[in-house]
Amino acid sequence: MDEAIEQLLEWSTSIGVELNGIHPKALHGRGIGIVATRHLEADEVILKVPIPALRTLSNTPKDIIKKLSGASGHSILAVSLCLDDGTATNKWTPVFPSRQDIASSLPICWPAKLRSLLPTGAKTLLSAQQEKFNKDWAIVTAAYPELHKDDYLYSWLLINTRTFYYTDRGTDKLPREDRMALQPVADLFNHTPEGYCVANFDDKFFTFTTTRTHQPGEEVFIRYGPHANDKLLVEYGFTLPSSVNPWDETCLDSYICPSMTVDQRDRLEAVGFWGKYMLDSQTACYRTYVALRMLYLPLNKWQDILDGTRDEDEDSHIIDGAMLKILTKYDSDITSALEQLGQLEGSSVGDEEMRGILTDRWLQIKHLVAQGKLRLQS
Ligand SMILES: C[S@@+](CC[C@H](N)C(=O)[O-])C[C@H]1O[C@@H](n2cnc3c(N)ncnc32)[C@H](O)[C@@H]1O
Repeated sequence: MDEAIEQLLEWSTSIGVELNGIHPKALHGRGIGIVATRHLEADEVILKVPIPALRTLSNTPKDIIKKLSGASGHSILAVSLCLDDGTATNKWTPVFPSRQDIASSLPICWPAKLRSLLPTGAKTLLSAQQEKFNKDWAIVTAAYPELHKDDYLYSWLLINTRTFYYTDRGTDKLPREDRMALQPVADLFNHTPEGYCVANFDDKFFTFTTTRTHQPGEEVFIRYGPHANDKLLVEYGFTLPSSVNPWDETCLDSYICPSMTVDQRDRLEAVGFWGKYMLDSQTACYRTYVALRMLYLPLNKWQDILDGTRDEDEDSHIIDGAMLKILTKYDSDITSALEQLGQLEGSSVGDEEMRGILTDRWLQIKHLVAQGKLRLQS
């Protein structure tokens, strides 16, 4: 890998990429990342990538764009990567994660049994991702019947996990999600929720700047977004310990929605409070409380609290009791999911990495639920 990194740097320097006080390095459990090679101050520009070095829709071969008329920007970049004979990227792609890395880490590639053991929030994200992929693939396979689905999926996932939001005159009319760009070296930054470098672009460069000091050897991160672990898992193939990810949360829909009558659901939908009931490390969201009040209070009280004419604390003992029951049931379901995963240990269902990632995710959720229960019991 060291040789591939050196070749990437030699090539990227030749096309104008400037590194300042940083170097890519293979890191345990995180593929390649970027580390400081000296003390870095806050507000230092550590990487500049010239705009022509980016792979965007604007410099994708026109014949591909023409053949894929109506396809998403994501799928056009993926096809272009798939069809690349290496002339543009032969110094770049050797540092990409292997097919095996991608297949082990991203749930879309996991066997159905493991996907069925994902938490609800991750399942919802995964089915949206699968739908997006299927839609893209239908257009791509019609235009390029010779492409293999597995090759395309690999490229599609590389684009999904490695691109930056970027817009220029060629893409500024496109929907936001189509304004994607792959950029060498910058695609090696790993994600952290806090203490990250910021990325900006103008018409000449993509520029990465520190926001705090770094010691020599310390990893330098960017932030992919304020993402909970279900999102990081489905879109990027990793999760962070609960203590490190303040954005983590878990979805309570499967414990609340099925108990609603059609009328209750209609009423919640009418006020925009149907579904997306989330629990984070501090509290359950406001939506959750609106839904629980619908389930456990008379309708007039529910309406009064919503209108602000009744103090919500008056009924908090009922709602807290209901919440505790939900979290207790969730906790026992987590234990059973972990037991099922334990029984798969050493089996041929998926590989150790997949099962490990999934186990970690359930343990993080167990922690969120335990914190929630503790708050209610104290
Ligand atoms: C933009 S790439 C970053 C470079 C990547 N590590 C590599 O080797 O090419 C995004 C991928 O890096 C990995 N990654 C990013 N941040 C991570 C983190 N904090 N912990 C573990 N893996 C991370 C995930 O596999 C993710 O899909």
